[in-house]
Amino acid sequence: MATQIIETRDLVREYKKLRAVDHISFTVEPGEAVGYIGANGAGKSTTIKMLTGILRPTSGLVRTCGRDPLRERIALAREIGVVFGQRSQLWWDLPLQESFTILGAIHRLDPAVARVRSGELVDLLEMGGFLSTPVRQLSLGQRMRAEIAASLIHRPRLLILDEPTIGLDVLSKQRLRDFLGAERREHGTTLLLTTHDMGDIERLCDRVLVVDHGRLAYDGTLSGLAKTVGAERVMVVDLAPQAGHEGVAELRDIPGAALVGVEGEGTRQHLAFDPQATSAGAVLAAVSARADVLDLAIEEPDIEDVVRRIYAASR
Ligand SMILES: Nc1ncnc2c1ncn2[C@@H]1O[C@H](COP(=O)(O)OP(=O)(O)OP(=O)(O)O)[C@@H](O)[C@H]1O
Repeated sequence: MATQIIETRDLVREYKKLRAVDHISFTVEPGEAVGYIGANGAGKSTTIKMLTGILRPTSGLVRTCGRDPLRERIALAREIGVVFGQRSQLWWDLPLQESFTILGAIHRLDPAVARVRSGELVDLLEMGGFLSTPVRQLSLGQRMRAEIAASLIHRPRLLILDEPTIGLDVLSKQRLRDFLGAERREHGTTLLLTTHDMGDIERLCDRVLVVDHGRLAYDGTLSGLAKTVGAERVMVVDLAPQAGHEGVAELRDIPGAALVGVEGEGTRQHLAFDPQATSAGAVLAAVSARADVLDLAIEEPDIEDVVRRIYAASR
């Protein structure tokens, strides 16, 4: 239907003998925020390139904003914004502000309208301090904000982001996620993003698509995904050596937790547990009864691991 922002049906792309995208079918409705995830080489970039008209599908159907991305690439460019972490859309040697002005002209925006919009983005993304800095001198975090602003100048209906928070510090990540969430709420912008960071998905997306070896392995909510694979957390505990011993005995029989790693004669141990079945508090209590806990950290499920499990389950 024309109201869908993205539609793919039996989409296939082959590179010589390799089928990088293998009969992928999904739709995205206006205003949705969708995480498109999968291990390295799963086929994410290839899909995005077909959605944006950079690559020709081998077979199948793809529609973005109701358009054929290859045939209507220019018209489509006015309706979508795309941020590829590795590739810049800014003019490297010019002060940042000039990139915004040029992009406004490329999108044939009225100069006054473009000025208002770029001013708004400069405020929201706190870019005032480096507008006159040449792009190549910007820090990674500054440049990522600038790339996102550049992709939103023309108020696209769909924003496609490839690894938007990669390499950013915690605070920059949080700011960017807040901004993208607000952009979606206030303007109804549809988001499609690839990421290896579970936090991006948790904070931004209400739906996740998992691709593995070119096939769609899961389409649903993040909590559903974690349930499907029983995603584990890992508690890492640092323990005081026991009196009269070099180290600490291995914690092999903690209820609801499995010992998955031991370092330094047992002074650091890794315990995996399913948060649906056991609480972190219960695991800690059982560990504390056995040893003196000096420090602890809880590791979130690793997206690559979740994806590997999904694939194993789908075979
Ligand atoms: N131009 C190309 N020629 C040949 N093979 C390619 C080409 N581009 C990608 N591939 C292969 O297609 C498969 C899918 O690649 P793709 O870049 O879509 O994966 P991805 O999920 O985006 O991975 P990453 O997270 O590493 O970016 C991989 O096996 C890759 O090696």
